Amino acid sequence: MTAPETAVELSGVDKIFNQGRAGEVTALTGVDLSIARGEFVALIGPSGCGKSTLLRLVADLIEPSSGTVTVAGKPARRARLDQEYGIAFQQAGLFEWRTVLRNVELPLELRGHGRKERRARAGEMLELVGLADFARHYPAQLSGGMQQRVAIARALAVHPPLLLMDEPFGALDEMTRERLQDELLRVCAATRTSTIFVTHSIPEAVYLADRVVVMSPRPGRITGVIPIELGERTESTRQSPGFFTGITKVRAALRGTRVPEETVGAER
Ligand SMILES: Nc1ncnc2c1ncn2[C@@H]1O[C@H](COP(=O)(O)OP(=O)(O)OP(=O)(O)O)[C@@H](O)[C@H]1O
Repeated sequence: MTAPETAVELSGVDKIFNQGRAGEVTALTGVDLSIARGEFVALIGPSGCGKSTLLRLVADLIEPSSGTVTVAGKPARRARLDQEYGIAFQQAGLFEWRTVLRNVELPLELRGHGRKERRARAGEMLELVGLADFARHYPAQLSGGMQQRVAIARALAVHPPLLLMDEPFGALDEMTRERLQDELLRVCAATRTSTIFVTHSIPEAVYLADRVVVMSPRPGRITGVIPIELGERTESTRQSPGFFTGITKVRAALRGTRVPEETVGAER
């Protein structure tokens, strides 16, 4: 069976917390978003605009109040049961008493994979994020950036078609963050993973994404979608005119200024 070309589809999605009760909050309203297989989408917007809520809906950690969420062509619930996605959040969330290798093995263990296969797959993932030499270490022996890489390796260990990331690099210094951005892009390209990546950083969104989805709060909704066509990211990408144009456009969209239609990076 071939995998569906659409990785994620949100259609007419509203999310109201505490509906009909005190403290009712409309976290999301009228959200339509379609993400293609292998596409990298960054979600950006001010605090409280519903970015995490959107991610949690896709992960089926919460249910929409109305509308539908489809992942890999199936209802979000089915996709969760089939482990169609991996999750990495700001806190790496590693188990301190397990070695790095055994942390990465965990989702495979939960899926019932045999020991030999788990070892091989986890080793391969650690290789991918450049941590093969740290397999026997414990999380406390690693830096914050290394722990994040372990979390990414763990999220990718089941070879999920979709990766959900909520500010995974938020707590890291700028240099580590830029290195991990490159590693993430390399890993996603190598594994053809689709990604939804929540960030507060405009340059990070522009550098990583094929499309930047801009959201605004009260009620949370999508107010702009900016395609980024910077081609393969290299050393010079962060200094390129297209990169700065992208940043300007995302900033304008966040401020609610109208964004010209043409694609970022296409002008030269
Ligand atoms: N479990 C919940 N119960 C009630 N309200 C909630 C719940 N989760 C989120 N909200 C509300 O929904 C809105 C969107 O929250 P969400 O965490 O999705 O925003 P966000 O864009 O991710 O914010 P941040 O950038 O600060 O992480 C906020 O007003 C928040 O208070």
